[in-house]
Amino acid sequence: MTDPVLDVRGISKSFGGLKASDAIDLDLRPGEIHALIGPNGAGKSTLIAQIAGGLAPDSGAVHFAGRDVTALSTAARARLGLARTFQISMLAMEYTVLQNAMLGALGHRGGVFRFVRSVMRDHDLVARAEAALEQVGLQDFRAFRTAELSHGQRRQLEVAVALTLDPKAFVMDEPMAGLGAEGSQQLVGVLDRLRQQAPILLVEHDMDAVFALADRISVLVYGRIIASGTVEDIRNDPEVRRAYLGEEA
Ligand SMILES: Nc1ncnc2c1ncn2[C@@H]1O[C@H](COP(=O)(O)OP(=O)(O)OP(=O)(O)O)[C@@H](O)[C@H]1O
Repeated sequence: MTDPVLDVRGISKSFGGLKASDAIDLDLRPGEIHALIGPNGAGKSTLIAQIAGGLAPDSGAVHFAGRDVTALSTAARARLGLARTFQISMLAMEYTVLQNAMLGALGHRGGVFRFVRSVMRDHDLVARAEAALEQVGLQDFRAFRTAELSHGQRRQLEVAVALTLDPKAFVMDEPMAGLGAEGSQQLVGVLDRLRQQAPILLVEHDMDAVFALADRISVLVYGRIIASGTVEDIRNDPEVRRAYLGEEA
């Protein structure tokens, strides 16, 4: 089997007496979408924060792209190619779609907007940004102000911004949240194609999207992974049905 791009081993994290992560093992392999689901308060955000670097685990390790990154900052992990999207929108609403993608290609966040004019003359950046827009289906919107985009298109643009940095893996935090049926459907299409470029760890409550996209699903309940498997495995797992899908076993 191919080596995982992201490998979480024995991660534990307590807040006082509460075990928010309880010896969690999780990995992400090339080409896949691995969905992480679980009820509110299960510990998804806590786990993602430890993967992205915002929170240090009490024990356990995170390996990314062949390195132990447990002690590295969020920025250092991002530079290694770990792209985290959707928690906070990074888009500049008054700039065009293309300008936002180009700012992503610059590899900077914030504080660079005054350079936009000179950046616009950089052909390599333009090409990179345009390729990313094409990948998410926004090529015809390049000259639109970002504020004019629908909610769903802004999510697609956030993916494009992340793509300009050539990520090795995505960690996505509820990308479908707040989208209507059409927006969700479009984003599902984008993510479906994206997995070939970089695998995605997808935290998502929208089960239609999860079932449509996931190669594997892991179910987190009270800080523990109670089941991990294919869509079919998870749908038919009695413990999952009881603990998460809200059905009688
Ligand atoms: N900084 C903190 N201090 C104390 N308790 C915390 C802290 N962060 C999270 N918790 C607790 O840890 C548990 C897991 O929370 P977490 O936010 O990771 O769950 P979640 O699965 O992301 O939930 P949701 O789906 O609602 O976002 C909860 O009981 C939460 O109250």
